[in-house]
Amino acid sequence: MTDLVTSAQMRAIERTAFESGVVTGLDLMERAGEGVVAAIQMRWPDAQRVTVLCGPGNNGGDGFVVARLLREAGCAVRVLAAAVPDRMPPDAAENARRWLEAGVILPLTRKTLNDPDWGRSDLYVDAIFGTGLSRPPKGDIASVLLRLGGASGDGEYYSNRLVAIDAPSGLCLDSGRILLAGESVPHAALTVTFHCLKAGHVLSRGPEVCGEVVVHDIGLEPWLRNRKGMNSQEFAWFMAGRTPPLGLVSPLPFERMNADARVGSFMIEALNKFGRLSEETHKYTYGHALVLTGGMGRTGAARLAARAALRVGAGLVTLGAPGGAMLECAAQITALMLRRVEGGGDLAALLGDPRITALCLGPGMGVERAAEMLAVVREGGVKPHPTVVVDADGLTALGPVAAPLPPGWVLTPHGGEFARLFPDLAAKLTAPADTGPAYSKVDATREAAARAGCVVLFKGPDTVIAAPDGRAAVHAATGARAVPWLATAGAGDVLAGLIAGLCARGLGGFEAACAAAWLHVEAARAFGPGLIAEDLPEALPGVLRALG
Ligand SMILES: NC(=O)C1=CN([C@@H]2O[C@H](COP(=O)(O)OP(=O)(O)OC[C@H]3O[C@@H](n4cnc5c(N)ncnc54)[C@H](O)[C@@H]3O)[C@@H](O)[C@H]2O)[C@@H](O)CC1
Ligand SMILES: Nc1ncnc2c1ncn2[C@@H]1O[C@H](COP(=O)(O)OP(=O)(O)O)[C@@H](O)[C@H]1O
Ligand SMILES: [K+]
Repeated sequence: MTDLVTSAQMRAIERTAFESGVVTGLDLMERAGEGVVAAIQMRWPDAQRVTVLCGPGNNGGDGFVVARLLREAGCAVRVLAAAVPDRMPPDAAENARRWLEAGVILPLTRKTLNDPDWGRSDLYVDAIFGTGLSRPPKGDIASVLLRLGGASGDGEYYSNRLVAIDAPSGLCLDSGRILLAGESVPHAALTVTFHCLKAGHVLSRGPEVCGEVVVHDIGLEPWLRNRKGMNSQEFAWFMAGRTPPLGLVSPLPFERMNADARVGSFMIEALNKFGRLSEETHKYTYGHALVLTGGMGRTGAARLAARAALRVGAGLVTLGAPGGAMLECAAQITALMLRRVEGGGDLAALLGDPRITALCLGPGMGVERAAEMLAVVREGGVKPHPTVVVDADGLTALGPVAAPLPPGWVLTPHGGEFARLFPDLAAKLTAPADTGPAYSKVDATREAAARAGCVVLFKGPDTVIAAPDGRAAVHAATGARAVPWLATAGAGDVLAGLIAGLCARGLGGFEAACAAAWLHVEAARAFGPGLIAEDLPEALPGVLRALG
């Protein structure tokens, strides 16, 4: 996993760096501006005319650095600013003054943006708001932002040449939600952020409005590691006291695993488990997953989940089917085992076998059957408890969660299921965002996990995984990893099976859910468009082989 910080955590890192005397705010702002200019020059080497839009805070300060450096590089640069230097924070004010030594500042209004005497620019740099956005922009600034977003029908024109510093203004960097009324919000071609990604870059609308995201190193990492002996997440955690770490499930978790990263250690564990397939082991070493099916004609979802559990390396996978569906299952499966699970008593008896280490409950089961089986694992006092992955009909049977569920459960809701399980949290997530930082999918998933006392994986292109102790991770299937073809019937059943399979092998629920989210998307990427859910388990061996 790689680090993902909130705006407050980023501020805490910067503040501590300043206070320790290792760097000044002006140094950091200069480095930030240099990073933006380098990224611009690499992508638009021929840009001649540039408009820089500066807000009232330090994001605006970065804009003044960019304006000065581009002017020094020979560009014709025009600066529109929301505040006079005296009303800006000290570092931003200093950079505004440096700009004024050989330039002018025009008011940041739609009229000056569209001034026919200047005409069009090759590039527009959005330095209006970054991590400090605290409320929806109003007045002139809102009007400019809506124009950049295409309120006059020219959204594509701007989005092809808009470079955002830290974020397109209006994007809440904690939630990925838009704090700007109206549909026309700025969409950048390129966003340059500093030190590490912020949660808002990968959540909700962040990926859509940021375009390509470049993380520019402003020199804080060596200081954090050498002086503090921590990575950003650990440091932010340490500073904030109670805020547990947030990780981004890395696109290359095994290659980029980081021995010091507490949140990354599960990937090492997972690798070891895959690597330890040796002659001395036998099938029970890798656990036994039980997947419950629905009745006749409704066993496909569970069979998909079971195949995924087997492919991801569970030693044994058994389908538990009612008598009427046994023949259907038997005709379709080979490597899977089959047991009759007619009612709750059959399940209780099966779970008496301590070698069953994971149970997948929900896909295709029907709500009534799922409710009966849930009652067995919920109240039956089954010992030792297998990890229970509850999906689909299992989640519907669960209904609103008001009190903690037994430990060791993993809930895997999509948006609709999440709203049924946690209606108040879903309402907060969909209510208009009128202050920053806005309530985020990470906040909602963390609250859900704390309330349910178990791991919650909240699906979507931005999948969020949270544990009851507050650990959370985002898995982003966006940007270069976008797999819109994964939104296909049955894909969720495969994900539930992957989690059950990894849990059967001994991974903890949080680690299994993170790893499964990654493997699921890698399998979809490996297969490509045209994918149907059946293809996912079959694409897994290639993905696992590539991990070494
Ligand atoms: N010295 C530093 O702390 C560094 C800061 N950096 C830049 O500084 C940015 C953060 O700076 P700030 O904390 O000053 O925050 P911003 O520059 O993002 O904006 C905050 C300012 O805008 C005002 N504001 C917020 N929402 C508003 C709204 N809707 N309408 C009108 N005004 C609004 C706030 O009151 C505040 O004055 C980062 O995004 C990054 O670009 C980088 O230069 C790295 C170094
Ligand atoms: N646009 C998307 N990009 C990437 N993954 C997606 C996208 N839409 C859905 N998914 C993933 O596809 C799966 C769909 O699961 P679910 O909604 O339960 O569907 P089903 O019940 O049909 O299997 C989830 O893992 C979800 O995260
Ligand atoms: K910005």
